Amino acid sequence: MLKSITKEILLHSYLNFRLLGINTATMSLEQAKQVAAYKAVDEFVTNDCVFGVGSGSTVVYAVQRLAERVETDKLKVICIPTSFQAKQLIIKHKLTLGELETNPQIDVTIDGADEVDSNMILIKGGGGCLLQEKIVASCSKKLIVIADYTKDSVKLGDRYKKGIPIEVVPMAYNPIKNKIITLFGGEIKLRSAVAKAGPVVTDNGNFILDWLFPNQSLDWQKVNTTIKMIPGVVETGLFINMCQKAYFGQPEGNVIERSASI
Ligand SMILES: O=C[C@H](O)[C@H](O)[C@H](O)COP(=O)(O)O
Repeated sequence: MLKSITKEILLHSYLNFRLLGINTATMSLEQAKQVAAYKAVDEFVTNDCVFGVGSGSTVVYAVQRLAERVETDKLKVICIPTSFQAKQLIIKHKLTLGELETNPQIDVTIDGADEVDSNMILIKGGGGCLLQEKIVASCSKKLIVIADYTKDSVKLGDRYKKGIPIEVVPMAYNPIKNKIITLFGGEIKLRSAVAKAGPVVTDNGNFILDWLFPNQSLDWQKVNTTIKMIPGVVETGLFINMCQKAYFGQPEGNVIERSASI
């Protein structure tokens, strides 16, 4: 019985891939991102909606799918970006660009994540875009995460080993670093740029600290509030009680869904 259900799921996934033009023989991480992104867009984007566009490599597929749907289904969608990258994607695909000033309420935001734990707590900001992402998510009726299977964790830190990104005002990075270590322990790295000497500078002109937290059983709500109270901290990459649903693309091509119990 179980065998035939599994077989049916695989066949269904295979047929979906063929329809999406995905080669099932070479399912890669990128394709796992793509199936999750396409599914989320197909389920959540409707005509006349205000849509929050997340940041990162998985979101590229969501915008691709959105552009296809806008074209074929003649959908009217206003897109609110969460970063410079997201804005460029919206422009590239000739979608309608909006802003929070004129569209303060967003129907649904689809965004990536660096890790999602079993309580739907997210680590975000691996690409340095956490501040605008959190603002846009906070203005959204729904935040939907799209990710490949490597982001699906039980506890934060199970799979994402780079720590929790924290966006800080540049002049305060060193005292903030010391304060977090005194409060909670662990190790903190000022994120360095790759094609530039010195630190990463965010879309908002700030620095990013990556906090390698000392244990996985911390009270994340408390940690988030405490860190946010340190002067000079702009935002943390901990997204708590914000995400309603996550889609994880699998190596076999199916998509596993997880919903929040809130
Ligand atoms: O700062 C970047 C964002 O939080 C991304 O959404 C997150 O890093 C996931 O990105 P990707 O889809 O590239 O793994």
